[in-house]
Amino acid sequence: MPFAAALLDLDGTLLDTIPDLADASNAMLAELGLAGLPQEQVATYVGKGTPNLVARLLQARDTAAGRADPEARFREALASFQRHYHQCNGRRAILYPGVVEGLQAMRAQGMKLAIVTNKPTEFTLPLLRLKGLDTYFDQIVCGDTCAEKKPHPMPMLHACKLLGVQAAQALAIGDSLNDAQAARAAGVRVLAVPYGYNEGSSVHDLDVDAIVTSIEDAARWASEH
Ligand SMILES: O=C(O)COP(=O)(O)O
Ligand SMILES: [Mg+2]
Repeated sequence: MPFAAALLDLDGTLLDTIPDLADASNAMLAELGLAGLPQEQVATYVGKGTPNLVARLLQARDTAAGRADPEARFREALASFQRHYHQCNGRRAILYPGVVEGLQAMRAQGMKLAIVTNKPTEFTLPLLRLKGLDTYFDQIVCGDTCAEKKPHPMPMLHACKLLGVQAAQALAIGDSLNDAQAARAAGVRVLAVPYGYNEGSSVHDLDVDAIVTSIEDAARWASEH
């Protein structure tokens, strides 16, 4: 039976968002009086959502022992990151090659399309609009849509329900262990792209059905399975 739907990850799969995420990260660190981090290091902290990214940035830089109120420090850092990311979100982000072709091909194959991202809604919707991707998707599930984020299966299952398809008829496409684990736990088949951010690990170690070179290649794989 052909796939009825594709569940697409956003950061590291459709868009290279690291330049903007690194700019916002370093603006936040500077505001807190902390040294910046190279883009490649920030990339290894992306994948489990914005609060997790901020917590890892603080862990890397905010070593002041015995800080009186670490919770207040975290809230300050998160608010600063959010303010800066709203300013630079989409400014330097670029579409990976084959994304538009792949989305068009999947639509032409009759597949429904959903975004399943850990990025919060407040950043996801303007980013999709800015990059001209908003018209391709029937549903958008963000990091704050469900009670749990990927690697929990809940966002994948929620997307299937919104699309009106069974998990077994859906195909997830992502760049990280968060996508692979969420899909496996949801009973959704899953492809990985090798060009994204897998928290610093190789995609070749992921439990996925195949590694594809692009979204266009994923559309081809879907039409053949
Ligand atoms: O916001 C993140 O941490 C990652 O987002 P993604 O799920 O689209 O890769
Ligand atoms: Mg990703």
